[in-house]
Amino acid sequence: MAVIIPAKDESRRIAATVRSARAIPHVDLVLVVDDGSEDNTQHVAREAGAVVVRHSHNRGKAAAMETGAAVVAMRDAPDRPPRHLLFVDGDLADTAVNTAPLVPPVMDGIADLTIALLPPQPGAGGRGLVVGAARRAIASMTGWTPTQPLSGMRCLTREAFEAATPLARGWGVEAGMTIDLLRLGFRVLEVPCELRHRPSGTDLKGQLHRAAQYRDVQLAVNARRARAAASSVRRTMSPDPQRPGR
Ligand SMILES: O=c1ccn([C@@H]2O[C@H](COP(=O)(O)OP(=O)(O)O)[C@@H](O)[C@H]2O)c(=O)[nH]1
Ligand SMILES: O=C(O)[C@@H](COP(=O)(O)O)O[C@H]1O[C@H](CO)[C@@H](O)[C@H](O)[C@H]1O
Repeated sequence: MAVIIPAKDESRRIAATVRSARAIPHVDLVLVVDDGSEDNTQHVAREAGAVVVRHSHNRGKAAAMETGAAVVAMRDAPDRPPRHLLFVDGDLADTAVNTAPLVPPVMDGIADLTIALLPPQPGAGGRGLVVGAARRAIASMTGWTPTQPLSGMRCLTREAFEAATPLARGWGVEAGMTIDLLRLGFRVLEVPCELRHRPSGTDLKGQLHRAAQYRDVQLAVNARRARAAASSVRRTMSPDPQRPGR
């Protein structure tokens, strides 16, 4: 099991997050992808015991996740099954170890993707607009209604990760991944985890973050709707000659 931590300017919390992640049972690699930080995230993460790679410029969370998965694949042993991947945000600090309940359902083959359900976060200023839009879009495209559609703490098999790539850009990554995997028949499970992250407040920074989340979720969903429509047109134009009655 590899933990992948996408991190942009997380120098205040990354050491605690890395140390805590290293304590998760079955984890033998903690990889931080420094996504073009302007602070010393990379050095602090390395000192805390992580393997660190770095984007020379900021490319967004989804790109950091793809880089992380590619680096883990390079470090997988050729004669052993590929590691499962556990994505953990860099701001969880000491609570990162509490993503541990995401691991057993994937290791035991009960789920292909597990998603953390977080308790209410003190100081969170969201009004549920982005969360609600993402939830409805996932429900309409898959028939499954997630409780926390934007939750970024996720554990999945290598096979599921490959099926979900290329990932939706930026903050659309979670909604896009859930839609893609469910539509391909992978099994998804939400698991409660006692996590604390740095919530977005009601200040300008928080509202700008939500606006970017909303934009990226809409882009991810629209691309998937377009793809689904195109494949249904293709099916209509070239019906399967083997189908009975034709
Ligand atoms: O361009 C970015 C922005 C964020 N992050 C990382 O992605 C994770 C989730 O970001 P954040 O906590 O700001 O978002 P939230 O989960 O609160 O929506 C954190 O580890 C960030 O450091 C990143 O790698 N690249
Ligand atoms: O920024 C926030 O407060 C929300 C998104 O804004 P809304 O509450 O939908 O207006 O998203 C955050 O909270 C979610 C849980 O409710 C988390 O799943 C998201 O990761 C987090 O960004």
